[in-house]
Amino acid sequence: MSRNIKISVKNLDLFYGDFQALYSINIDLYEKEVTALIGPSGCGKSTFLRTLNRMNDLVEGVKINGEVKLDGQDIYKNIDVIKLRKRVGMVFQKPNPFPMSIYDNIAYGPRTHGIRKKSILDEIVEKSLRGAALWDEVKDRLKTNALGLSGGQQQRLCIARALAVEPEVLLMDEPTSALDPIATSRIESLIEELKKNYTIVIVTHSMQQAARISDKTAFFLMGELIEFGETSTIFTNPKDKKTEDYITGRFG
Ligand SMILES: Nc1ncnc2c1ncn2[C@@H]1O[C@H](COP(=O)(O)OP(=O)(O)OP(=O)(O)O)[C@@H](O)[C@H]1O
Repeated sequence: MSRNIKISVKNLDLFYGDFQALYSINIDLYEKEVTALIGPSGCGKSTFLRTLNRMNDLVEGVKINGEVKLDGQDIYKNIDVIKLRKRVGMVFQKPNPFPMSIYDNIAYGPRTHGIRKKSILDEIVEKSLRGAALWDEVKDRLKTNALGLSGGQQQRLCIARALAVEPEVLLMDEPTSALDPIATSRIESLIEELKKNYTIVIVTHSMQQAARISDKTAFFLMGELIEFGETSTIFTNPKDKKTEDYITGRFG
């Protein structure tokens, strides 16, 4: 099936001060697909992920050249970063619920965007928790502190929190690396489900995970995008020797 390009990246360089972390990255990310970013530690996966909703802007001394377009609009030019982050949500490696109730965690974003009416917030909370496959487990304890949830539940809560502001793209930075295999498998099924409605970009250290859940895979090495394509091709018939060495476990 041919899909639309959701995010288009052209000649993207990123510098932390004098250190260049990304070299001329060119990649198109397609709507309602899961794109996995793989590569050895320090190759720039997280850095690249964070360029997609301008999270690197928060780091001092960062310089970016090139272009990142979301639905054709350059996100580094004349754009409201708050609105951008509403459209491009993020889930981090370590679940990071706010120290408040489950309900308030989810309602936080919508409230920030001006929604005050309780009936609407109730609806958003339920819809988001259902979307993150957590509703049934927490519906009777919405007013209890989110920090009392298990790690896997906390991560689904963070996904629900991201969904609550109705994003179009979800960025996930190793979302299962702090979770046990059962919780990991639940998040993976959830990602399968979420891609029906969202464009997903996920950093993962697990090649098995990339192979299981992604449509496309991008292999990074020392700040360069070495190869990008259909996940099945990358894992069975990579074009570049370096990709082959990595996926067969010869380095990294
Ligand atoms: N805030 C920062 N300031 C300076 N250098 C940084 C910063 N963040 C990352 N780097 C450097 O940029 C390079 C890429 O880091 P990044 O975290 O993007 O890699 P990664 O592939 O996600 O690694 P990992 O898999 O270990 O998380 C590394 O050399 C790292 O040390």
